[in-house]
Amino acid sequence: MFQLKWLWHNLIGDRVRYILALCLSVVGSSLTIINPYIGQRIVDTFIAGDDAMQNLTRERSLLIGLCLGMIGFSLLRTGLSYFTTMLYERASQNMLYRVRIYLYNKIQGQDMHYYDRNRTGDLMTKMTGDLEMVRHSMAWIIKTIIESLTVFAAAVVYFFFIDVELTWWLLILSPPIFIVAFIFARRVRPMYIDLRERLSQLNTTTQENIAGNRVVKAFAREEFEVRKFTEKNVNYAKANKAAALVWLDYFPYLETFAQGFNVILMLAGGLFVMNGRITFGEFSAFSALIWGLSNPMRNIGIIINDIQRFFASLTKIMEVYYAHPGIVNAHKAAVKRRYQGRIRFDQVSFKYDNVTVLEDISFTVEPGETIAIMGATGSGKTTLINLIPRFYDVAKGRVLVDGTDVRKLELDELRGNIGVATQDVLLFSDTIDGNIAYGNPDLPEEDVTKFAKLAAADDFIRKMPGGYDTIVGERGVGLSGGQKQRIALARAMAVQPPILILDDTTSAVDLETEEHIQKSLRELDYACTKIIIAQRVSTTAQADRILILDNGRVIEQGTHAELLAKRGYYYEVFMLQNEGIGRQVTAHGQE
Ligand SMILES: Nc1ncnc2c1ncn2[C@@H]1O[C@H](COP(=O)(O)OP(=O)(O)OP(=O)(O)O)[C@@H](O)[C@H]1O
Repeated sequence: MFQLKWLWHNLIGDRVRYILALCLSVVGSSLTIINPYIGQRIVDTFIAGDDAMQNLTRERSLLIGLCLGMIGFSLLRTGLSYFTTMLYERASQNMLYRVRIYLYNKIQGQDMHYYDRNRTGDLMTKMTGDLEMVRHSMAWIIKTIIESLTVFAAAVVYFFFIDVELTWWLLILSPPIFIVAFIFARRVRPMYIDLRERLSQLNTTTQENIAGNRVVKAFAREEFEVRKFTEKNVNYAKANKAAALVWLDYFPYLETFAQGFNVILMLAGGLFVMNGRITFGEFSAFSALIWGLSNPMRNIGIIINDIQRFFASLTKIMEVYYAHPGIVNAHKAAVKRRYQGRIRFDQVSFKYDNVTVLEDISFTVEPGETIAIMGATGSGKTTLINLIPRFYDVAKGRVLVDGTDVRKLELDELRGNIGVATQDVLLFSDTIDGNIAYGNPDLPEEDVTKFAKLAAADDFIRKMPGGYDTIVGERGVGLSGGQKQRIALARAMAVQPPILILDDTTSAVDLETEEHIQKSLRELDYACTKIIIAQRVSTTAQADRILILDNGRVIEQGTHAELLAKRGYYYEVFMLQNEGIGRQVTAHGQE
């Protein structure tokens, strides 16, 4: 089976340990027949046999030896069990550790399409609950199965040695038990797949709620969120109960069959003792070992439940394990070249699934030039800039950097040449210093300060209690929108890339601060091509060229003066922002 092959593959490095654990499980479980055997000897020789009384006096040393043997084997089994459990734990923990790192790298290496399709809560479930379920199965469920089967087999073999007919009478119960267990397994499997899905929904809801707690509070939607969560929680609990209740449908049959072992032993075994076919000692051995037949039958439901969970989790993990990103870093560039920064879009079209978002875009940016992109919301500005670092691949046409199609460049080299400040600013829970130096960890402290100054962030950082060592909360909690934008800008500039992409990075800062930032960008002390998405004419005015996007197409292109002269979209925006185009606001606040 493919899943088992996968497990075997990932046990590499611990295979010997795991196989040893399996072997010791078999040995340890086989030893369970020793004590019943010793018990049988004691009963037949010293308690119920014809010469029992004489033997008690004559063979005292044998009795002591047998008793000590019993104690010795019990200790041996306990010691073996301890050692075996350690081996299972170590092998499964090591495997978990390796697979977790592999999956983490795999998730890191996925392209944007993957993140568009996969929910964070679901990925978190895979990285935590599902992995732990698989580990638990390797360390516990497989162990339980092996031990149950071995005890069952050892008991049956031992019983056959004592009396074949009585053993067959007992085994008559096994086929119906297996049939019931098989029907149960088939019924419960889809329920566990569904259960796993509901757990993922519950985690997704929790994660979204925590991440978006400020929005929830701002809209006073706590009750709604609690209801939403309760609904998912109820769904999960219902699915859990439903799966557990299915077991109850089958449990009476299995328990009855399991009890049947004792009844048959009492009836047939008792009869056989009375007619002298088996001895008291042999009967006591049957009694002492009958649990070896009935317990696996009793546990079969729990084992099947756990196996179904195990396969449901394993399948989810394997989805991540075998997910192949469309955009890959084929081989890491040994020497990372510094690009000149020439960018060309050559008849580029782009689609999200089947929806065309960019169409026939062509323009060129020369090294060192600044190009501004403006357009209505949803016109495709962010999508356009996402094609340069190859966050997505074009549907048609080519994006070229320094004359080479980005699909032919080494991804790590390409991205290493681009500094991006995204529209949705995300800062890590780290110091401000650590956040600014994120893309360039070797950045000297004075340079961190230099870039913070260029991004007009130095003043407010110094006023913070810990200055540059202030820890900002998750996603930059504790900073204003404009402050976060300025740190993100400093972080992008600090890479000193030949291509700098700024997606609406100054939208939340005041005009005076923005003027300072514009000046800094113009005076950067390294050669740099800048692509700036902006809505303010004050930002775009100084650009070498401005592109106006509308519905995924470039509808205007030129300098500030050229576009004003055209009297199109740009002119209208300019008038709106500068003149108010003569709109009158009445005393009631209406136009
Ligand atoms: N990951 C995605 N999957 C599917 N559609 C998307 C995705 N991202 C954006 N879109 C769609 O693509 C279109 C362009 O989005 P884009 O973010 O590029 O616009 P934008 O001009 O940057 O907008 P804004 O100024 O509001 O940031 C929009 O219609 C949007 O709904």
